[in-house]
Amino acid sequence: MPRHISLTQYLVEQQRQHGHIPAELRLLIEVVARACKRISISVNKGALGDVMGSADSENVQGEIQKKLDIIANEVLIEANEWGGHLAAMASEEMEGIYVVPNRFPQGEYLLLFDPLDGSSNIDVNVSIGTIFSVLKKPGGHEGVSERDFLQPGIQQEAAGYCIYGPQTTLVLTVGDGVAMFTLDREQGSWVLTQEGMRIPEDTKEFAINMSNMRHWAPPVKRYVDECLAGKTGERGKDFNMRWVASMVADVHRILTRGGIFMYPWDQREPEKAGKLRLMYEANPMSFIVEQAGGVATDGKRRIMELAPGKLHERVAVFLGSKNEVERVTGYHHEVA
Ligand SMILES: O=P(O)(O)OC[C@H]1O[C@](O)(COP(=O)(O)O)[C@@H](O)[C@@H]1O
Ligand SMILES: [Mg+2]
Ligand SMILES: [Mg+2]
Repeated sequence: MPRHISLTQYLVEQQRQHGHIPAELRLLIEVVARACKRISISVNKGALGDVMGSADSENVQGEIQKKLDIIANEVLIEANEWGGHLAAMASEEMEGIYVVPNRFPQGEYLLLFDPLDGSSNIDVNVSIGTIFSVLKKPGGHEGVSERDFLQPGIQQEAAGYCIYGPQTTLVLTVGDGVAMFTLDREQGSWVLTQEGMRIPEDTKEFAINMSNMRHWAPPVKRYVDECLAGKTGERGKDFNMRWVASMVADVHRILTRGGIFMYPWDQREPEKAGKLRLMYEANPMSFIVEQAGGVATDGKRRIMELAPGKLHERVAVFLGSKNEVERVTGYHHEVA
């Protein structure tokens, strides 16, 4: 039976028991959670709230922005510049970093986010989410620059995501396991509904966009071919497939019942390492997955150890159930 305590109570408890959550970090997480609550309200309003459809703008990656991409980005910036105890923020929707103006309370943390993940699912009423990652500004100098953000994922102080689905759920790690909170709309509070989440080491379910199959590299093709061969093939068991096309929803399923999620490099844009973004998609999700006993690699290396070269860097992603991620990673090493 989960202990139905609030997010604040949970964080205070963690702070007391383990002493590794400074009060500023706790407040920052609470502000992000509050912003997610506001985004959730906009998501739920749908067509009644003028939040559907595209805006007339493109983001730094050249993608058409949806109205909700912009709304979610603004909500996160506004909430966190006031109460986040931050030095700066970075977002999928902004080319450069956003330095918190000095009329607001200043702090030592850096916040990165994908304000709205799964934008293609907004207008079709399928689960979408917000992903975030917290780093500490390296000491020793005044001011803050983009270079301060370029830290490997192992340096993350906290990471989480919020999924706006049939329930609104916040999943969080501060480096001591993974906890899940469900939004109680009547009370307006986040209630702990699961702690110590664990991803089963084995799985019979994979997630990949199969329409890209002809563009994949041989190790990915080999792995998926073996899954498809089922009982009669090498693996000797039948696999199921799921692909929501919102990373948050696919990762949430894997956290709940196991599975492997793959967004590999492919030949369509060979100069790009992958489609997903290292700093605000892959790193936070890898932190959560590892804290739940899973594994996350780019096909060869642990994602959290990659040294980022730029803010909007892309990366190939294989994450989820340990034995499956290790298998497909092994296939990449065999051809190297
Ligand atoms: O349409 P595709 O290529 O399968 O893309 C799905 C992937 O793209 C993403 O939607 C990218 O996220 P954004 O909506 O934040 O751009 C991932 O969530 C998801 O895994
Ligand atoms: Mg995304
Ligand atoms: Mg996004």
